[in-house]
Amino acid sequence: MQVAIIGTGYVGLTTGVALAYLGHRVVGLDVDAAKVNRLQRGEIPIYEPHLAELLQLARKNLTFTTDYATAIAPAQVVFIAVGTPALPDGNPDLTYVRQAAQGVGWHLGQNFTVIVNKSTVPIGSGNWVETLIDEALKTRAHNAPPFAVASNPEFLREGSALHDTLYPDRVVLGTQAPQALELLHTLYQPILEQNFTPPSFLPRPAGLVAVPLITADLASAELIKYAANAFLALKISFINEMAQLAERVGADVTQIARGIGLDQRIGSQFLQAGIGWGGSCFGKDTAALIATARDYGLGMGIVQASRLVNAQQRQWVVDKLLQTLKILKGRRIGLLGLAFKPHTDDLRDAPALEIAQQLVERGVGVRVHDPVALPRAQREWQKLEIQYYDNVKTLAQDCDGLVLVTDWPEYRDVAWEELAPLMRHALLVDGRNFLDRERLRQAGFTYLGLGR
Ligand SMILES: NC(=O)C1=CN([C@@H]2O[C@H](COP(=O)(O)OP(=O)(O)OC[C@H]3O[C@@H](n4cnc5c(N)ncnc54)[C@H](O)[C@@H]3O)[C@@H](O)[C@H]2O)C=CC1
Ligand SMILES: O=C(O)[C@H]1O[C@H](OP(=O)(O)OP(=O)(O)OC[C@H]2O[C@@H](n3ccc(=O)[nH]c3=O)[C@H](O)[C@@H]2O)[C@H](O)[C@@H](O)[C@@H]1O
Repeated sequence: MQVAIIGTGYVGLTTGVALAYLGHRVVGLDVDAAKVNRLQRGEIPIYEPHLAELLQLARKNLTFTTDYATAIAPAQVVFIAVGTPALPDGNPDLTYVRQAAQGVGWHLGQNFTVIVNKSTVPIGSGNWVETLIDEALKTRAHNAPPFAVASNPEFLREGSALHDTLYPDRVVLGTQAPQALELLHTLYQPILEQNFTPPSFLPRPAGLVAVPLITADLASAELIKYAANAFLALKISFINEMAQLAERVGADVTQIARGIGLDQRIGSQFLQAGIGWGGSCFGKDTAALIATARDYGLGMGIVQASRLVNAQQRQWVVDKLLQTLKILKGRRIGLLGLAFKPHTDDLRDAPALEIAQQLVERGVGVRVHDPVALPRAQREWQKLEIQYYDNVKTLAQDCDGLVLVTDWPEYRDVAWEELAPLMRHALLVDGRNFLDRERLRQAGFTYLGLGR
């Protein structure tokens, strides 16, 4: 099938590369000319495992452009995958979705096209997207072509984006137009039926034979996305609240997580207590859900509480440093990990930034390390007075403490025994309860977890 994807960010690029690998002809469309130039040269502008390799395999089916006419006119399916960042009042900024919808309306071809909203947008957005396309079509000279708008929320996680796209837990399609449903069913058939040959570097999970398809009305599909993110966010906040109590009563939250997670009704994922969630979506989407509910007179107390707990977790790390070192001014602290989670260089709402800002404000000399996100941090955090290190050992020299902020697997392999003697205070705050506590203690560290 002929597919256009508007927006070549984390979601658009991953979707485009995956669909091209599955045999569809895909055009990636973006207003960022520099990004499109790099993609045309086969370069990936973000760090996402296996994306470059899959792009190479899919290249014959994949082109990139900044030109709406080239991408939209021949497409049978058009995805809108542009950003929807949060506004100060919690509502998402829908400017880019509006621009994309208008661009679609001005350039639709004459055959039936389904426009699929993959951006995370408030409930009811499918309807105004349809109106915008209709209005743009009216400005054109010839007869308006037939089209339908559908919602297809995205559930991929950064760091495992391609895995999540090729092997999703479910596909959700929100539309009541049979022709749209038929086209999208054909588009997703290889994923739904799992009948494609997996790339060698992304093997199919054992036992996966088919992916469930959920068909829903537009509003339900849009709400499914927000409900999923809010639930995941509150699962993390729940275990973080337990961590706060566990610490006070002398219990270990990692044991609590295991003890409740093996109950299949609860499930063991998203129960890793620590400095809480960051990233471009949980904060933005919980705020948007609350803003939408406010319009309907609902308070969303549970979602509100999960945001409150999350904010406290970042502060907890700074409090621990203060309690142990007594004075923070003039200290030297090293942060291990800057990205909001491992296997990405994404710094949007990264807890590391807030922790670094707080420490700098208190007169701490802050040193930072990250396996992949350093160059991006140097570009994006220019105003912050911190020192960047590409070597953990050099960073630790003469430090008063280290904070593990991102649970990159390589931090498990650090030669901690060699680091402790180099530091002024061999103190480690494990913000993800991730490292081997006994090993750190044997290496001479004062190890502090969160809630254990
Ligand atoms: N990042 C993630 O892990 C996930 C994101 N989402 C949602 O997907 C949407 C996109 O998110 P990301 O991919 O992270 O955003 P992003 O910021 O990485 O990429 C958005 C892209 O859209 C382009 N763009 C903006 N306006 C445009 C226009 N009028 N025409 C063409 N291109 C335009 C930008 O230049 C940028 O390259 C958001 O609504 C987000 O909430 C959903 C699931 C996962
Ligand atoms: O809408 C989105 O953008 C996406 O948001 C999340 O994906 P993502 O933010 O990429 O990453 P997650 O793996 O969910 O992690 C989010 C944050 O929660 C933190 N986290 C995660 C799990 C956990 O147990 N504890 C915990 O603190 C991570 O460190 C990270 O900061 C969802 O998991 C995706 O399903 C969704 O598509």
